[in-house]
Amino acid sequence: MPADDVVVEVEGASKSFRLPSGEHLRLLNGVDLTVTAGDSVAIQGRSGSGKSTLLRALGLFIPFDEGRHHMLGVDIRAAGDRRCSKLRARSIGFVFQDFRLLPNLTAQQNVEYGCLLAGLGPREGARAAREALERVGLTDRARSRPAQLSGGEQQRVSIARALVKRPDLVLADEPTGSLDGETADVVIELLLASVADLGAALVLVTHDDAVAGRCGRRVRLGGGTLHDDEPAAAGGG
Ligand SMILES: Nc1ncnc2c1ncn2[C@@H]1O[C@H](COP(=O)(O)OP(=O)(O)OP(=O)(O)O)[C@@H](O)[C@H]1O
Repeated sequence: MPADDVVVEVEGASKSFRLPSGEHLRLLNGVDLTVTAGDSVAIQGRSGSGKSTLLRALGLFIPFDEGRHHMLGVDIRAAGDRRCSKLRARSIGFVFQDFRLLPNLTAQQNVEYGCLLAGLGPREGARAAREALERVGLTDRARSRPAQLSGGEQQRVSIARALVKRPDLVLADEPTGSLDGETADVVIELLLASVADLGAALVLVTHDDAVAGRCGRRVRLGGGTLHDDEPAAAGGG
């Protein structure tokens, strides 16, 4: 029986793709992952190991082929598309390496758009968006468009957009991948603190050991499965 605060539970999950050659690529093969409220989990692994694919499955964009997948008590593999879309819109926030802000909208409007997707009304959405921008320290840039903001500021807007609906799960794919080291530090601290304030769970993919080291747990995807990351031995060897 899972504990009440389990957000995601994946057991023995697999995912294959058919390549243009007709061959099957079994990318995920027996993935086990339990994430509870308040967890922050960094997923690392070689390029092509399937990290983004795993994140897309956790984000309910693609289904696992086999195994158990529950989110907030919902059996995802048995749930229909509508239920999954609703769960995604209400309960999952996304942060991407390339920010994915709408270029013609201001920072405030981009965050309001996050509210609209989650089903908040316009007034409630506008208020929630103002508060979310304040939490990421961008009240004074609310009327700026993405092109008028630095990379770090754009990522802070995208964090506000992801968190404005108070999701249970935040998924971040290389959230600092487009930022310089100092900006990356500020952004990852903000992301971790914002998710912790909400009591949500964070799963992030990163190539950056420093970013992974700030998360509560590090796992490595290799050979289709997740392994707990071994801390590097002092002095090497
Ligand atoms: N829909 C698809 N059809 C066929 N192959 C796919 C599909 N989606 C992903 N793949 C393949 O799966 C492999 C893993 O991709 P994925 O993006 O998950 O890896 P990754 O670990 O996130 O890599 P990186 O660190 O380079 O971003 C790649 O070889 C990719 O081409």
